[in-house]
Amino acid sequence: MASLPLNADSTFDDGQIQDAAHNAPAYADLSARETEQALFTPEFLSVDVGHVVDELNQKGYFAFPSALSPEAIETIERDATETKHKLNVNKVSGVFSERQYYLTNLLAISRTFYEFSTSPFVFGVCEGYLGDQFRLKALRYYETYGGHHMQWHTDNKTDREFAHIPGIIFIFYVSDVEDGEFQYVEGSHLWSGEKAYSDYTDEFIADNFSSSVKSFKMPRGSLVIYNTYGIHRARPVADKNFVRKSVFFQVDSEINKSEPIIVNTEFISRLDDRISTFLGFGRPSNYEVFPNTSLNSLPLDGTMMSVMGKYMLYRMARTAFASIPQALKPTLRKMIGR
Ligand SMILES: O=C(O)CCC(=O)C(=O)O
Ligand SMILES: [Fe+2]
Repeated sequence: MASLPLNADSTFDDGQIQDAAHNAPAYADLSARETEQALFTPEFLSVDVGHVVDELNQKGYFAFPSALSPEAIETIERDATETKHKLNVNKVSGVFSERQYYLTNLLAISRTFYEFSTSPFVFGVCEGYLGDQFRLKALRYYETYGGHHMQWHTDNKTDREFAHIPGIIFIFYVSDVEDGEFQYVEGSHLWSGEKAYSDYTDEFIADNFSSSVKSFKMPRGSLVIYNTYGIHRARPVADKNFVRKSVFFQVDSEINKSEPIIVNTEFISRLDDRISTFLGFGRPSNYEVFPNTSLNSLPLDGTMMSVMGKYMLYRMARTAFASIPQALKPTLRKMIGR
């Protein structure tokens, strides 16, 4: 089975995928195997972890179309968006950062995402690529809307600066991605570390590396894994109505630094050393959560105007009701059916 660098006109060879090497990760127990059968498509279940690691070493990325099952993607999307437009609800919710929506605490609300991120497949790839010790650094469900511009960059940095920390990132698509797709400069993980910065201009990439840029237009459920040293971006889309939904998580070999990881303890049915290190139990988690938002980064679009409008009407009606003489309230309540 090959990792598929998907340029605009690439087509998938199903036969190639079916012929995948049968070297799936070793399962600690049957339930882990059953969990993976629910998480992944049959084609993806036969992916060879050693092959993924080879691809990460050689090209800097591994990609597989439709890796997560439709049911797993549907559940994660539902978990991640339930509170999207609810303000002041006492539940885990996300933030808007201008032309993006982020829900960082996905491990607090999505058992399916917990199972994926701690699956034998994910741990097998992390161990094969990073060695014995690796830690989850950051994670997010995010939606990107048209008009957002992400410049070419690498992700081998701390929350503030460039750093030499080996790491990999998993991204899977929660919507079909025909535009605004992930792009990666093949092989750039081999030389970007020589430079002490992590951002690159569009001109630099266009002038020097246009033939090495791989574009990953793939359907919902597709997975990309990449070396954080590689130069990449999400291709910008101008159309304001465009939406791309994805999940991202970063794992690296520095186990004493991370964003704070908030997990629902209900999901942790087994707590061995590897899971404990991966989730950062008892370890410093001092990175600032990305992105940094405030009420001012919440766009006042049609949906938010409607949410705010209903809220204002409700509060004004309550205030008006409170000022009515007590004796009239029962009659009024009857009239409005409350
Ligand atoms: O969403 C993408 O395609 C890329 C995301 C990315 O590079 C990042 O969040 O650092
Ligand atoms: Fe990135």
